[in-house]
Amino acid sequence: MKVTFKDVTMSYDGKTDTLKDLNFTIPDGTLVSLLGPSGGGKTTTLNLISGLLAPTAGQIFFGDTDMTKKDALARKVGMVFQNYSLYPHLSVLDNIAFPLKMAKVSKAERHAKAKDLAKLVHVEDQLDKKPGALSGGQQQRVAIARALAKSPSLLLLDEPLSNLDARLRIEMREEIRRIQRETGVTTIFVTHDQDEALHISDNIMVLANGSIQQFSSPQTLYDQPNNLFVAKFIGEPVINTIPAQALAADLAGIVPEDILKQAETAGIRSEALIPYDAGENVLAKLHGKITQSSKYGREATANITYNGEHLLSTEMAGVSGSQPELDFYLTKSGFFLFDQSGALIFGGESHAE
Ligand SMILES: Nc1ncnc2c1ncn2[C@@H]1O[C@H](COP(=O)(O)OP(=O)(O)OP(=O)(O)O)[C@@H](O)[C@H]1O
Repeated sequence: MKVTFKDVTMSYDGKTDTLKDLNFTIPDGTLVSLLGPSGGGKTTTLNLISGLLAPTAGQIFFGDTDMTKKDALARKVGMVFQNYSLYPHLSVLDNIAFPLKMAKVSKAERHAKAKDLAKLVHVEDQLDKKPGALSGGQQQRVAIARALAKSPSLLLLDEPLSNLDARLRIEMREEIRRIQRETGVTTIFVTHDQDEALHISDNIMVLANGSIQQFSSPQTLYDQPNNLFVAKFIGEPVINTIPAQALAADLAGIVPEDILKQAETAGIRSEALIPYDAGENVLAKLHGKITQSSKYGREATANITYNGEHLLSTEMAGVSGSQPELDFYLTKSGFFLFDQSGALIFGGESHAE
């Protein structure tokens, strides 16, 4: 089911807007993550979609139908929370079948459906157990199956993996992706973990300070951040940010003068600083000093001092030898200039053409 927000504003106290003029469309059949720092408005947005909250202003559509005044029941959404909220005294089978029991579906029919869903989420061999006898990952699978029992219009997941350990989180995020693909149900997933969002989503909505910073594919968020906030929020290691002024001499004649004048901050991804001239993809030659480099397994980093600024490169560990001063190169991809307001004014899209 397609979801559209039209000029949606939400205020809890009638004074401050937790969400301001949200406009977006989540296409039918996609998996979208709501990603952002704590307090950014992710859960509020999810609760507006589910109908647990009503907006202060604006409209919410499911498909072409205005659902703004419809309650949670009428919206027929399936929800999964981080604490699973399974019924401890019911078996796995009865947990999954519970929403169908409430809907007065016959026992034979609801058990058949619950068994199908148990298969989908791979807990078909646990049907008689109580939730307490399951691992965290298995409990989350049961919670997902239960949320899917009534063939919901949408599947909403609020930080569903945050109670799981690191390995299980990775396994379960792949599982959620698989289940979403197999069922085709439009799924909205709240997380504050960028890695999770980047791996699982068709599109990511970055929410901060009550507004959408960017809503695009994971690759676009990384390659073409709209603003400094997104550039800093997405990517590991965190993007280098230095005053644009530090690069002014090296970029003169390369970046248009008016853009250089407006530029306040330069963003440089750690892989955009390389030790060799890569031809076409090189924007400028720089000169600096490697102050430290380290390598652990696949992780290699070099700390560089450049015009009094510190930069981190993942491409230059081990190239300094006995001459730490060296020329190195700044690539076009992974280099951005932002103005005083943080808006992107150079890089990203302009290089993609
Ligand atoms: N019931 C409420 N009453 C008043 N203010 C609230 C309520 N729920 C959330 N807020 C405020 O709304 C803002 C957004 O909260 P929300 O829970 O949507 O953010 P979030 O991005 O989901 O954060 P987190 O990752 O910490 O869950 C916060 O400033 C929060 O304090």
